[in-house]
Amino acid sequence: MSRAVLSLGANLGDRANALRTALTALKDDGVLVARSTLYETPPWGPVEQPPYLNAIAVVRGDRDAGGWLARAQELEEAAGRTREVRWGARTLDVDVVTVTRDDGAPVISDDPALTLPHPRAHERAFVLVPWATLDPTAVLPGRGRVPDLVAALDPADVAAVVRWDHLH
Ligand SMILES: Nc1ncnc2c1ncn2[C@@H]1O[C@H](COP(=O)(O)OP(=O)(O)OP(=O)(O)O)[C@@H](O)[C@H]1O
Ligand SMILES: Nc1nc2c(c(=O)[nH]1)N=C(CO)CN2
Repeated sequence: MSRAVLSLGANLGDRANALRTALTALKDDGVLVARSTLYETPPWGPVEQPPYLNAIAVVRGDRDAGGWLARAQELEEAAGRTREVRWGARTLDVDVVTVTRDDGAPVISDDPALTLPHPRAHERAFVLVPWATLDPTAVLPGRGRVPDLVAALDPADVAAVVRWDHLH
């Protein structure tokens, strides 16, 4: 058994449907512990593309880190994700942010096929803001407390992450 924090993002097609379908699938798996609301976020990175909807899911179940990545990739494929440009637009992207064993130890890996914690999570407002709101006690191993990482971001980047559900 382990616990994982997953980051879900979509910026093509029916974005909310893609996120809700993936979250429902995790619930149906019996692994969903908690999920954030949906947030609209400006695209991060060098590629010009439409805004994203993002969410965070906390899951716990009988999988190891590779098992969570495999499930994440199945969810992407179920949403019709095609492989395109790195950091480019997609119907659904599911990243594994952290994995924690039941004894509390974080899984640390520099394998390019599964790097943990996710090497760019600490600089992504679209990950940190929903995560800190969902779990103010969360820690990103090697980086610190998630609310402190939010406080270290550019305030304009934090303000640009906007709750979406209650607007729609
Ligand atoms: N923590 C991780 N979560 C998800 N995929 C990972 C992780 N670490 C490494 N990978 C690898 O990254 C590849 C996914 O690349 P992808 O094209 O989705 O990157 P991206 O989502 O554009 O960029 P980013 O990883 O910065 O979010 C996968 O094939 C996977 O093996
Ligand atoms: N706001 C936001 N920007 C991104 C996202 C994402 O999920 N949200 N995913 C990306 C894929 O690497 C690249 N940029």
